[in-house]
Amino acid sequence: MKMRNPPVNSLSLEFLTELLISLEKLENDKTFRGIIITSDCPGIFSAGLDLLEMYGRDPAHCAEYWKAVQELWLRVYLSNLVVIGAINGISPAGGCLLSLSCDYRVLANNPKYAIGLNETLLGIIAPFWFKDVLVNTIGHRAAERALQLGFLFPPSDALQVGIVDQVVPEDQVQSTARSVMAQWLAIPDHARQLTKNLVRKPTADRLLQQRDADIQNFVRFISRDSIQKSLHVYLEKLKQKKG
Ligand SMILES: CCCCC/C=C\C/C=C\C/C=C/C(=O)SCCNC(=O)CCNC(=O)[C@H](O)C(C)(C)COP(=O)(O)OP(=O)(O)OC[C@H]1O[C@@H](n2cnc3c(N)ncnc32)[C@H](O)[C@@H]1OP(=O)(O)O
Repeated sequence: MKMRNPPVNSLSLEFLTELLISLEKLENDKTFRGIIITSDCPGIFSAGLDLLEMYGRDPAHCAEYWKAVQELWLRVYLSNLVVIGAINGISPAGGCLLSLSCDYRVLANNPKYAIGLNETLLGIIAPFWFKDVLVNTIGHRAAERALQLGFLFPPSDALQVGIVDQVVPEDQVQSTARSVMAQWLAIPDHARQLTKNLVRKPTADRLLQQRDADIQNFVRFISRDSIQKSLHVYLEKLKQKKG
């Protein structure tokens, strides 16, 4: 699955909906046993959640958006398919969550391709289920530092901390992802799927048990004047970077 939402594969409501529909189709087609998620935008896996879906929007829109974010995460995280991330670009915040929700992550060895939950740098916070997935992946201590400081790990650090499973030369990302897929597909589906569910269900259940409350918390938080100001400043910084 090649993500194509130029210029930066930001996860807008429309793009999330497209991804959800595509995933659902693949899940329902029994001829598919695995997917490799990668990007069609040069140098960018995904710029994460679309800031314009959270900035200057009314509460109803923010609630609809957050529901779609939850939905995509649950679908990828709990997918019965083998999901491999072929991460061929930078993947901050929501892009990192998407990567972390794969069963295996292969990152291209380019110092620009940083990965991490950088929410604090935007003046916002990573929701508890983003945090849970990071803690599950790199452990409590590494996650508490990474989250507070908004670390974006370059490939060598990403491998060391375990946020990705493999770092390979850029031209080998897709072929490596395909070899990894072959290894994973050698395992009988039912045994692998039940095991995946056993490991991941408690984390997903934490959100499933309070989805509506999570939406309300998000809407309340994102609608605060101080948070809207932080988003404004961050968006202005992105604009000014262009010069
Ligand atoms: C108590 C209860 C709490 C509940 C929880 C509450 C809140 C938390 C909520 C959400 C969590 C947030 C998750 C996220 O994912 S936030 C997004 C994080 N993403 C980033 O920080 C990346 C920002 N982008 C960049 O750093 C760069 O754009 C890039 C990806 C490195 C690419 O750089 P490049 O130089 O190639 O491109 P530009 O910077 O010029 O960008 C082109 C164009 O795209 C716009 N853009 C970039 N990123 C985003 C984005 N994430 N959303 C929307 N738009 C984006 C950028 O502004 C440019 O637009 P322009 O119009 O100027 O062309």
